[in-house]
Amino acid sequence: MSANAPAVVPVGPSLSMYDPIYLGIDEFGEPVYLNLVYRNLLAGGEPGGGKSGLLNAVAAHAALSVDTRLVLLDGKLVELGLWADVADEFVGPDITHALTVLRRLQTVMNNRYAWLRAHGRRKIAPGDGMSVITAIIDEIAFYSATVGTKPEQEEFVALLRDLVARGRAAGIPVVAATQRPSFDIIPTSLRDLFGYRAAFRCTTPNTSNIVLGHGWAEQGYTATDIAPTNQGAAYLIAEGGTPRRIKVAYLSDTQIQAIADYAAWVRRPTTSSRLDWEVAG
Ligand SMILES: Nc1ncnc2c1ncn2[C@@H]1O[C@H](COP(=O)(O)OP(=O)(O)OP(=O)(O)O)[C@@H](O)[C@H]1O
Repeated sequence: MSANAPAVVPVGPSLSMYDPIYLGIDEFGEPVYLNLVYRNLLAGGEPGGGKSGLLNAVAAHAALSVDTRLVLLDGKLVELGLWADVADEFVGPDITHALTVLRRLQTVMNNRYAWLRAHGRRKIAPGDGMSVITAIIDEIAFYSATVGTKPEQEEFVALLRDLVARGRAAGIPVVAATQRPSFDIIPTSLRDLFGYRAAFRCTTPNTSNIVLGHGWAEQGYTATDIAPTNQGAAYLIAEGGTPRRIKVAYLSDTQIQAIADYAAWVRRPTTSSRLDWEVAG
């Protein structure tokens, strides 16, 4: 680069949220990928089973995808906290903040549907000039059943359900985890809106079924057979498919920090974007 070149670091091709997301391997050692953008992903299982590992794998891909904005809700602060600097919004244990952010997402979604309708289209596609907005929530029950008043929790559930139901075509996929896979937290009607579902170790066949879908345990696919020491192992089911045993590729804190730092650098405001802003302002 010459001394007079603009202060924009050329970077190699980055990822896109429209690319398959690498999750880990299956029981045959084959790589497992996920096409998340027009779907949603639900992860459920007992505490310590490795759900956050899965969420971090998706967050890493999203962080490295310059066509993607990240919205993170993390009641524990530490599960997704390392991505806070690359997220447009990072919500901690604050239901008021969570509701404000979900309402904004709903407005963006409604605007995108109005745009789609005006253009005679059914879903956002690459090249439309609209970022994918990846919303990641750890843990659903924290906002829907633990903090806040009953009306606030109900509004959270209603907003989440709307986002999961309508967000996909608008380029707003949702990834959500819960360590309480029960009918009150994940009613069937909500569960079925998630095109991908991952059951980490569960204590009963019933809780495994709540994540994967009714009847899978009876057919031999139950996350109760995952050993407690086999963290990161899960059954992953895709809409219309059969559960597949996977092991999530685990990112250590150091690796996440390195990826998040790189992603923050790639995403930093560049000279040209600063000028655009100055002209616009
Ligand atoms: N894919 C994996 N490979 C190896 N070890 C893993 C994997 N996933 C998780 N672990 C180990 O298990 C621990 C707990 O994992 P994690 O925090 O992801 O569980 P969790 O299901 O999100 O728990 P919680 O419900 O409490 O949030 C990690 O700190 C790590 O040591």
